[in-house]
Amino acid sequence: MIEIRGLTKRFGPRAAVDDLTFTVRPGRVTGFLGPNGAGKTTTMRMILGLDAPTAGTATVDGRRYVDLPAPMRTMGALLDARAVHPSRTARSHLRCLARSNGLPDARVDEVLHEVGLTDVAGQRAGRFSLGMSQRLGIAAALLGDPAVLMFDEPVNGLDTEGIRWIRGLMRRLAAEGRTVLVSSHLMSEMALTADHLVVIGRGRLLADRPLPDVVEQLGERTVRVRTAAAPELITRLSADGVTIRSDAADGLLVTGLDSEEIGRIAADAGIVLAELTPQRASLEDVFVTLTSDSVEYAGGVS
Ligand SMILES: Nc1ncnc2c1ncn2[C@@H]1O[C@H](COP(=O)(O)OP(=O)(O)OP(=O)(O)O)[C@@H](O)[C@H]1O
Repeated sequence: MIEIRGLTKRFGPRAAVDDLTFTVRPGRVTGFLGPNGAGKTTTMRMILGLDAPTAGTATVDGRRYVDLPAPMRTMGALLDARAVHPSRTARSHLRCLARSNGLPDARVDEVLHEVGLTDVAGQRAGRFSLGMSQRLGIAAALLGDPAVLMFDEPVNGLDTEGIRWIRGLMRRLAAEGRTVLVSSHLMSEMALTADHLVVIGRGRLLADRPLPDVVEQLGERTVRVRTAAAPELITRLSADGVTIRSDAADGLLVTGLDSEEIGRIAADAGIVLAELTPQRASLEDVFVTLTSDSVEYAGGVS
């Protein structure tokens, strides 16, 4: 379990992470989402003790990472896949890590196999593609067989097969009962991988809830209605908190009333409806709505 309490990091006058509080629980994939510059990497660096918080705490299984007696056995992390000595082979890189953490050499071949790098284990890491480097970074994170795992944008640089593999790995690690925190700036990616979402913008917490609830509770609920008596229906539906727009195909998009209420109002007025369809906001729509005030640079969200 990872517990973040009032975590704050200032760089000069600016808060990169601003009073964040959330808990990452075992047995599920928690997506850590935010636009570029939202503070995800800074938060993860503080969890690992690489940056000191200005205020607040980040603990892993109740202790600060730096106070863990066997850190790699408790928590594995992938932050910067390129942070490997370029002239070391993949195997020697992992062996060094294993030895300095009191882990058996046999684990090295196991994790190389697990991430699909066995055939290139003798090659220099400096020659690896970004995708191969990501796999090596993940192998390092898995080395101590930790119950807590944290990955910063792990699908960056991976091809379609690699992305699918990462998704499967995250799901499996969570199914084994581990705590999995994975960051991304892509809602579409998280929609396929995460069970739970922690969304931040400009360092602040915007949402912390199960993935389906994010759409259910935050998605603007719109109902599409078509009728030959549109002007009359608009008059009947108009009320405080109700918005009605026309769409390109002769329909009306109504927010603020659910389909049952609209159907009842239309029936009471004797208005025949040709269509009455609840519209689901996509996860991407919800993400844009959530973070629209907190995007650091306009156009920076992809
Ligand atoms: N060492 C530093 N010195 C000054 N500012 C920093 C430093 N590290 C991060 N920042 C700033 O803190 C903010 C948050 O950055 P961070 O890298 O944590 O965001 P992020 O959500 O991980 O974004 P990205 O997806 O682009 O990596 C940004 O405005 C960034 O410029």
